[in-house]
Amino acid sequence: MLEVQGITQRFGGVTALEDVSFRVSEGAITGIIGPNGAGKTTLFNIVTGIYIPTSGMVHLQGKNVTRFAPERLASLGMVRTFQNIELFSKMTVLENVMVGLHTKGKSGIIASSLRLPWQMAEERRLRERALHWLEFTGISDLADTEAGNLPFGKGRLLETARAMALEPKVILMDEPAAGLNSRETLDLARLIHKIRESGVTVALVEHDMELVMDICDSIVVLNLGRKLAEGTPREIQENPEVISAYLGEG
Ligand SMILES: Nc1ncnc2c1ncn2[C@@H]1O[C@H](COP(=O)(O)OP(=O)(O)OP(=O)(O)O)[C@@H](O)[C@H]1O
Repeated sequence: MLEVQGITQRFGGVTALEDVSFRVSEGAITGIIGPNGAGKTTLFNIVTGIYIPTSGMVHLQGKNVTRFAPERLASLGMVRTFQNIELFSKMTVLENVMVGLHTKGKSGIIASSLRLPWQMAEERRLRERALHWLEFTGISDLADTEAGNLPFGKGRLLETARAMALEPKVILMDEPAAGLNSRETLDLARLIHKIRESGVTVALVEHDMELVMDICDSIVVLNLGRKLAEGTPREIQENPEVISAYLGEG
């Protein structure tokens, strides 16, 4: 589904990634882990079109998407969530999801404010779609709350709802558990399973090792810009090189 081949990324004299290759299989949950500075964020930014790599390629469903911008990747079915949640704080929870849907609908947000009958019908349709994704992520009771007033954990669910509303084939999540308490992390694990069950492939960069080991089918370990290991959670946990990379960290 998603294939990363021989990615190298240099920033001036710093080599953030060196010849990294791996695949994200369709229908799987893939985790990307590694000690601080391993290159996870850089890799994520390359895959999601924020950086163009120094060399190497990214293929999405067989198509070379290496130089594609994030919007173009989204239209091909690849969406992402951010480590620092990016919401419209003055809009309601429902409106935050609807804004994303407007780009998919017939009328733009300005045209729809004219409130012609067909536009109102479309508005209703978008509202229903948006509500569906709030229900999916378990925050429909907060539909009318201003996004800026949401507790952090709910904000993360809203961001996930907004990404899912684009009906992606693959969702990339940047440290989804960062800042969540243990209860919220459990809910997140359930939600990620639910996303996968709905037929969407999931890839995530994550520091929470318990979560990664619990939910991932496959794990890619980066260390000092190189791929150190790739395998099932069990294989990774038993890999001596992985153990020493993590022990060496502190
Ligand atoms: N824009 C940049 N300019 C220069 N160096 C960078 C840039 N971005 C990342 N680096 C360097 O690349 C290396 C990998 O950084 P990256 O942020 O990708 O690691 P990470 O695994 O995401 O780390 P963390 O877990 O701490 O977020 C580091 O040595 C970092 O200093």
